[in-house]
Amino acid sequence: MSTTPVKVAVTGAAGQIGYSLLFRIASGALLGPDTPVELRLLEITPALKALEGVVMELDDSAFPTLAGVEIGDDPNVIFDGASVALLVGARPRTKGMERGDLLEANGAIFTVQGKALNEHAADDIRITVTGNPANTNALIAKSNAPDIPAERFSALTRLDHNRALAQLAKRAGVHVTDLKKMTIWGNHSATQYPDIFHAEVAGKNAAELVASDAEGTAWLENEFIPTVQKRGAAIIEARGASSAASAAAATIDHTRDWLRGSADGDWLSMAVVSDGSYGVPEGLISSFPVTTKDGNWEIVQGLEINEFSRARIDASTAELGEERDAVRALNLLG
Ligand SMILES: NC(=O)C1=CN([C@@H]2O[C@H](COP(=O)(O)OP(=O)(O)OC[C@H]3O[C@@H](n4cnc5c(N)ncnc54)[C@H](O)[C@@H]3O)[C@@H](O)[C@H]2O)C=CC1
Ligand SMILES: O=C([O-])CC(=O)C(=O)O
Repeated sequence: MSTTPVKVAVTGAAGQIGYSLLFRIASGALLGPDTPVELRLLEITPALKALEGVVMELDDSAFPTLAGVEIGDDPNVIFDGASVALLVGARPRTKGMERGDLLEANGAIFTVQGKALNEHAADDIRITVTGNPANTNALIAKSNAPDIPAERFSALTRLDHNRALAQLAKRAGVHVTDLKKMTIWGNHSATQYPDIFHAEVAGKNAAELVASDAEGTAWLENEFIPTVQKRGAAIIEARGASSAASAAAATIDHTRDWLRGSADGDWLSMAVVSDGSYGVPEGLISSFPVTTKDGNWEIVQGLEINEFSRARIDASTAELGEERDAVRALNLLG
């Protein structure tokens, strides 16, 4: 085992996702079994007592890879020296709140955290935003961290990607490991577009396979796409609380694959800063098909986008543009 622990900061650490995420990071699921990790956990002041309880449980788990835990309510302290920051903590929408109110409440969190990362994070920092609205929160954090390269910021659409894999595997009667090249485009919201036109089922094109069955095209449009888009709401309806363990698992998958690389012949979905690829306006944090290697990502190039996909990608990126304009009007973009 190497000796210097990697500092991993997690915000919203006493929340539901945190309760699942911290134990997986501490057990080596993020950085592997040979890398000691120091957890640096941020919470709001009233949640620190609950967080102390979680730390007691981390202690009681006696994880061989957990080298230390620091907790606090000051991002300037908690982000100090962090190489990975998982920004999970966010203000959820409550009764009577409009979308604009949510953007403003979270804007206050992500401006402060962007600035603190800019000042205190390690030079090799990689940032994953899970807290909603994830894409626009990542944009706010990035805009308030001018010294951190833009490509170090990302937002989570891996849960959507994994949900899409699960739905397609069920339909095709295969295991998720038989699937490759799934893509989520756009925003982590109900406008996102899960695209199977480039996906493969055991080496065969997924869209062609689906269309070969009489009801396949209707399934794609009326079942698959809306099921993936609305899965978050369906979980809330069934569980009485939003996805937590699956969101934690996806946060690990996303960040682990970013650091350690995507599999040969496959790609991942990550929301990253657009360079204008596929007509997505430059500067938006939008989900794309990406390959990753050694902490870097590249948008997969050269995919043919048919009319069906074009309209859906455009709708989701238009929503991202509206969110950007709303937070710009609130002076949250640095
Ligand atoms: N991108 C994705 O795929 C998904 C995103 N989410 C989002 O993740 C976020 C967290 O979800 P849960 O853990 O279920 O929520 P939760 O409400 O259980 O936990 C959030 C925690 O964040 C903390 N927090 C609030 N402001 C903070 C700040 N300024 N600094 C540090 N901590 C702060 C709260 O005290 C709370 O403990 C929500 O925004 C949720 O909508 C949830 C599922 C999937
Ligand atoms: O829908 C929500 O509020 C939580 C979420 O982002 C998801 O489960 O995808």
